[in-house]
Amino acid sequence: MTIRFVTSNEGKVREASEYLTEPVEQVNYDYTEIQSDDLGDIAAHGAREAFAHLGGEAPVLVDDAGLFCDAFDGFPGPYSAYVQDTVGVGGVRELVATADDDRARFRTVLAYYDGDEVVTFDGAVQGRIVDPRGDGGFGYDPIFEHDGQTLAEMSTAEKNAISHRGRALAKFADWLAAEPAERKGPR
Ligand SMILES: O=c1nc[nH]c2c1ncn2[C@H]1C[C@H](O)[C@@H](COP(=O)(O)OP(=O)(O)OP(=O)(O)O)O1
Repeated sequence: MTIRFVTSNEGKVREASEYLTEPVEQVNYDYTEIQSDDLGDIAAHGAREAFAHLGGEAPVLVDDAGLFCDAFDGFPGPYSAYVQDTVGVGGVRELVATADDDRARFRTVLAYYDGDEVVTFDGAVQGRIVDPRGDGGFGYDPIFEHDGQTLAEMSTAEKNAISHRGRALAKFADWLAAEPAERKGPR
């Protein structure tokens, strides 16, 4: 069955479409992002609300992601979209350059809901905040370096192989492939 990926972010859809065998359709619906430190809570709440609002039978998928900088105890974390829109990716790079710790981690939680129960899948990748390099990807990809390459210097497949979203998609794909009776959540 087609999975309705509820997001305004085409980059997320590109990565999910490349990973999953099921067809993925992008649906633009601005679900409420609840205020929480927990990406899983935000994504699960969004998936329930989107499914109820959109109607129909097809399952929905919501992805809530964030960049967590060690120097600032995880900032911007769940507020990464707001921070990208305000201080910008360059602003985050400058901010981290003022600290003596450039380590960061990208995290994402996928929430899948088919009207039965919400199931969540998380993924994380470790990296460093660097001066921007590369034209691929989206968002913070140019300033997030993993193993010597920024995420923006990688192809979609290369990014999926190591990224937060790729790891979450791998868990999700395994779960989807399992017999429904064996499915259990959350992950
Ligand atoms: O793989 C990624 N590589 C680089 N940057 C990324 C990635 N994944 C999310 N991002 C950015 C986009 C946004 O600034 C924030 C997450 O915000 P987040 O609310 O999850 O996404 P969003 O507002 O772009 O789209 P939507 O909520 O419609 O799915 O981190």
